Amino acid sequence: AATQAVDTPFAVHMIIFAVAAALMVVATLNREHKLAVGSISQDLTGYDDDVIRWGVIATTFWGVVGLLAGLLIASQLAFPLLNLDIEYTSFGRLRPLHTSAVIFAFGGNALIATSFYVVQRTCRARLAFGGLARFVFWGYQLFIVLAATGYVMGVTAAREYAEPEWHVDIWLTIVWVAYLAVFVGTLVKRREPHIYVANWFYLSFIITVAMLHLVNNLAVPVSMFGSKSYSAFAGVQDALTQWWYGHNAVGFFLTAGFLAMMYYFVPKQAERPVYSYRLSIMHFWSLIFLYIWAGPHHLHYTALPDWAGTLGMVFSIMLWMPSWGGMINGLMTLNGAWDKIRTDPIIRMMVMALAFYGMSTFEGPMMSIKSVNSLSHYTDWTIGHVHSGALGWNGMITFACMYYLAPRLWNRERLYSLRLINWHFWLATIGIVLYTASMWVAGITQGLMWREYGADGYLVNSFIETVEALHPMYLMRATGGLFYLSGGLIFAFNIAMTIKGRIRIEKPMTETPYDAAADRPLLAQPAE
Ligand code: HEM
Ligand code: HEM
Ligand SMILES: [Cu+2]
Repeated sequence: AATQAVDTPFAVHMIIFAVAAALMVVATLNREHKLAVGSISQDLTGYDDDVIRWGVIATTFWGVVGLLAGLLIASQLAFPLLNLDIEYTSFGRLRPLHTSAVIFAFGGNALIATSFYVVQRTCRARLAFGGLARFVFWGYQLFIVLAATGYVMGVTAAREYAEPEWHVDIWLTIVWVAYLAVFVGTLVKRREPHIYVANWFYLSFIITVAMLHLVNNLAVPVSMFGSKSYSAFAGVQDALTQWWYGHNAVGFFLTAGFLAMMYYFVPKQAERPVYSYRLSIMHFWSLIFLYIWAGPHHLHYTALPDWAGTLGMVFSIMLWMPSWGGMINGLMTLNGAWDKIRTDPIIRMMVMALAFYGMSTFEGPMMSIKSVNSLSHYTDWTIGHVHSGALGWNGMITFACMYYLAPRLWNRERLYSLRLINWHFWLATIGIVLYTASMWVAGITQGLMWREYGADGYLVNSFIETVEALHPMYLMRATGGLFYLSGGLIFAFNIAMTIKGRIRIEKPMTETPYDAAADRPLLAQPAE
């Protein structure tokens, strides 16, 4: 295919495919050999955790890459000079690199790794189709590399969060079907009769993403040996398909999958059962039923029929209930263990994640109301909303789960350092506050300036004046990104040291004795 290619990016991609295939042959032969001579030792746990260990490393690695890309594009918006006047480093190409790196590479690897961990533990079964699970992991990394190199070379299907072209989409479809097979296969051979609710969320995430991916990417390639294709839909139908996809990518990739993480890891870390199992089931069915209808809220005030926008708005507002039901279920799991927020930095991170989940799912329904959206749409308010969900909810819960997994997967006594988690927590929190606060101000400034009319009936501000007004806010956002990235680097260091088996000598964070008397000095000490 590389020799027949009609464009260079397609040729590059086919060469990457060929190299990956060659590596896979070598790795497979190597593994067969090791299996034959018996030099591969079984996990002591009886579970198949290789892929999960790789997943933790991949999540950490892509997390740092994605945050770096975020900081870079944030800096480009503040200082356009940083585009360097080179096509490969321009904002337009690096933006999808950022969004895909954080959502699909960082978030996706976290979802795959945790789902394989959780499904084995809750089903008391070894992962089904071990070889296929390894294919899922490496195939998914290949997808990421193909997507990223494609963006930089200017290949795009021009669909947000689904920018890869048709040949990369087909590859992802194959990987995803394998993922479904491993997950469902493990469920089928479970030795535990009940299917724990986290698995329901994971399963809905895998199935719905498959459906979204297939429909949204229906396209006709211009040539079998070229990267360009045209969407099967046209006009407003195309737009609605895109946002049916985009919205439910948020709903099922960034929400349902991460809720699955919450339902397993929060109770585990808190050493408490889920607050209400009944609520978790109501939460599940109402969330998946409502989410799928809300996509049109991305297309208010466009060529979309008004009734469709109203439908999206109504379902968005209803969505507030299951969202907060889920948040409450997670938070209340700490009932009777609230002191852990003070003593356990992992719990503190989880609580922060849930708080931001609650905030972004309050803000979202509000923004879906047409009159609010007429101010917020197209502005940085949307960007602020995105990152309160992404940094606060997805980021924080992922970090917490990785901190939970690392010592267990590498059989370490504990993490390298709990105090560093505390540093990570505060750096990330300050980063989020700077990010979201600056974007609220930027977004509302923008929205108000755009709609300001003078007495003469003309717009008061030219577009460039609204851009100039945002410069201080863009600086603040980039500073927030720097904070968040610094936390991310500390996270990567902590995980790396844990894998190496190091333990930092430090004052303990857990087991802090609770000194009730110290909390009530006036009662404890007799008056003089
Ligand atoms: C260091 C931290 C981060 C920084 C500085 C950052 C910065 C940015 C910037 C500058 C944009 C483009 C905004 C625009 O076009 O006006 C953006 C978009 C985006 N980022 Fe981030 N980001 C960070 C982390 C993350 C994370 C962790 C996620 C997801 C888990 C994420 C998800 C997104 C998404 C989905 C968009 C597209 C938003 C839209 O189109 O409405 N970002 N980011
Ligand atoms: C009840 C839950 C939610 C509702 C109803 C909701 C609603 C909305 C609305 C109305 C917009 C603005 C559309 C526009 O004006 O263009 C939006 C944008 C967005 N939201 Fe949410 N949101 C919710 C939760 C979340 C969460 C938890 C996340 C992330 C983890 C998230 C990620 C995004 C992204 C990435 C966009 C930007 C899409 C784009 O234009 O590129 N949302 N959401
Ligand atoms: Cu949406």
